[in-house]
Order: sequence, then structure tokens, then C-alpha cells
Amino acid sequence: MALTPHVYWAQRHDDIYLRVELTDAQNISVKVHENVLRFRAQGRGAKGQNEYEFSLEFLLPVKPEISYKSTQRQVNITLQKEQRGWWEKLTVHERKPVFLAPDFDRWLDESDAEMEIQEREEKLKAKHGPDNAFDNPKLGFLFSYNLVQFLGFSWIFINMTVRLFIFGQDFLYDTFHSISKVMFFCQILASVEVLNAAFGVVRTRVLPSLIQVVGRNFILFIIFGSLEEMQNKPVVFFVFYLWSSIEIIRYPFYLLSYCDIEWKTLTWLRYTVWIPLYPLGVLAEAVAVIQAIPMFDETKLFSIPLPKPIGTSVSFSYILYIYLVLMVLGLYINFCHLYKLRMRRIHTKKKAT
Ligand SMILES: CCCCCCCCCCCCC[C@@H](O)CC(=O)SCCNC(=O)CCNC(=O)[C@H](O)C(C)(C)COP(=O)(O)OP(=O)(O)OC[C@H]1O[C@@H](n2cnc3c(N)ncnc32)[C@H](O)[C@@H]1OP(=O)(O)O
Repeated sequence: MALTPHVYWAQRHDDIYLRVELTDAQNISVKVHENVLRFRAQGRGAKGQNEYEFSLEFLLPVKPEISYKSTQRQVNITLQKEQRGWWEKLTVHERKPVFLAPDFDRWLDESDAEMEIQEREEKLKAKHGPDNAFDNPKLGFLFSYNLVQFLGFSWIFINMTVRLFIFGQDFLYDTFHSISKVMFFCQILASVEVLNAAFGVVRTRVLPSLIQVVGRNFILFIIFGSLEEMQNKPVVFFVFYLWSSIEIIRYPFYLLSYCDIEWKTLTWLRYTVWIPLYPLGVLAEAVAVIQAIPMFDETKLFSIPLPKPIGTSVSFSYILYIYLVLMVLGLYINFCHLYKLRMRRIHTKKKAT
């Protein structure tokens, strides 16, 4: 004959929690039909290893969907009330069933539960401010910024992919002319990210964003923008493609996180695809710098004139050699930063679940 386990309960305005004292429960069946919950499982309870069951007729309607989780020590069941509110007791019966008792670990009275809701809402507000973009200028600003960048980089990425399919290798030599205007726009706008970090608009460090923005704009404006000969090189294609590949993931990730939506695949991609893309990006940028060195020597563009008695000028290519060293340093700093972010965002979450 089936025995009855000890059951403990608590409530919130929306939910009912039941804790069934059964160790190593197996073959669990929990169903709600016509507002009656029926539980049956095998496990070790107060009367040893056995089959245990109970039923409860709730005071007020609950939703038919049930979630339960079996741990080594107990089975935790959560039900949702059909209508939000506070119940004076759990069951319809005049006297409470003998196997049922309050779960003092989770027990709150009505006013404490209200305070709990308020605290949760305040925490959310402290994190994001008021949750409506129209009420919160910061949220509205970040949302618009990320949306514009997402659209810009998506245009670049899709345009480049389609052109590559249509024109084949020829497009490698023509990337700058067809894409650069939008890339200039997006990369100038990206300077906002350094300001966001500096003024605490987003919780992040300034240096990684500064390295990225200064690094990319140096390549875009100085190497590609000022040397016409560089603009027809295939390296432009690789640099633009690598930059936009990460941004079509990063910006929608920010957009969703500001709507409090977490899409696990996107989070994984945001904190993983940099592993191949970042070194490749830096490599492509380094190739561009190396290709530009003889051009700066030849054209004497940006060369620094020395005083007349010395009579010559210092080629800009020396700056480029220094820049190549800085790139390695920048790669190291941002790689470590991204690695820490990945550990925090992916690995700690895995542990928590
Ligand atoms: C001093 C100047 C020296 C100059 C030296 C120059 C040296 C040059 C070195 C050149 C290296 C650059 C190479 C690079 O250009 C190559 C490439 O880009 S190749 C393509 C691959 N690239 C990547 O994968 C990197 C992409 N970029 C990033 O990942 C980031 O921009 C990064 C630079 C790493 C900064 O990331 P961040 O610190 O912001 O991390 P999170 O994204 O996790 O954000 C932290 C929290 O802030 C919130 N946040 C951040 N930005 C926004 C935003 N725009 N909108 C909303 N919220 C934002 C984010 O949600 C996090 O909040 P929470 O923790 O609450 O979730």
C-alpha cells in the first residue's frame, strides 16, 4: 500500500511551492486535474523505501502546468495560481491534512511577499533604470545606438557577402569603394563606446574599448583612407569582413540584454567567436600596415620634417613600426579582457545552473 510523505508548502502572490520529503525519488508522477493535485513516486521517506502518494484539493484554481525538480533529498513542485492573490490556506478542507505543514524555509506572510516583489523590482530598476525606453533616456540612447550599429554592420556584412557571390574575386579589389562610406559612419559612431565606458553609461572598462576604437580607426582613416593605393588591396575585404562578423553578433546581444531577454546561443556566440576572429582581425590589420610601409616611404605622406640644418624628414613608416608593436600589446590586453568576460559570462552561469 502506498504511504503518504511529509509535504511542506509556502506561497507567493503568483505561485505555490510544495516540498515533498522523499530521498532519491523515482518514477515521479505529478498531475493537476480539476484543481486537485495528485502526486505519486517511489523513494525513501519517513517510512523507508516505498511507494508514496498524496493528493491536495486547492482552495482556489491553479494553472494546469506544473514544474517540479527532484533533488537527492526532496521533490520541489511549483504551481502557478490562476489569479494573482494571497490565499488564507492551501486546501479547500476545513482542517489541514496531517501530512501538510508550512515550509518555514520559504515561508513569507503577505506583507513580506509584497516587500520581496518591491525589492526585486527595485533591483531591476537599479540595474537598468525604469524599464521603458521612453521613460529612461539612457536606455533609449543605448537602444538607438546599438540598433543603428547593428543595422550598419549588417548592411556591410550582407552587402559584402552578396557582392562576393556575384562578382567573385573581383570584389576583393573593390571593397573599399563600395563599403567604406558606411564603415566610416559606423566606426566614427563607435567612438561613443569609449565615452560610454568613461562616463559610466555602461559597466565596462575604458581601455579595451579605447584600444578597439583607436586601433580600427587608425587602420580605416590613416592606412586605407589616406593611401589610394591601399584601397584596391584585398586586405581591405578581410579587415572589413572580420570587423563586421563580430559586430552583427555583439550589437543584437546588447539590444536583447537591454530588453531583459537572454538568448543562450547569442550569448555563447558573443563570448566565443572572438577566439578565432580577434587574432585573424589583428593579423589582417598587421598585413595592411606592413603593405602600407613602403607606400608611406615613397610618398613621404605624414613624414615629420626635421630642422633645416639636418635637412631631411622622418618617414611616417617609423610610426608604423611602433604601431605594429602596439598591436601585439593591444591584442594581448583585449584577448585577456575577452577571456575574463567569457569565463564570467559563460562558465560562471554554467556553474550556477
Ligand atoms: C591607448 C590607445 C592605444 C591604442 C593602441 C592601438 C593598438 C591597436 C591594437 C589593435 C587591436 C584591435 C584589433 C581589432 O580591431 C580587431 C577586430 O575587431 S577583429 C574582429 C573581432 N573582434 C572582436 O571580437 C572584438 C569585438 N569587440 C568587443 O568584444 C568589445 O568591444 C570589447 C572591446 C572587448 C569591449 O567589450 P566590453 O568590455 O564592453 O564587454 P561586454 O560586451 O561584456 O560589455 C560589458 C558590459 O557593458 C555593457 N555594454 C557594453 N557595451 C554596450 C553597449 N553598446 N550597449 C549596451 N550595453 C553595453 C554590456 O551589456 C555589459 O553589461 P553587463 O555586464 O551588465 O551585462
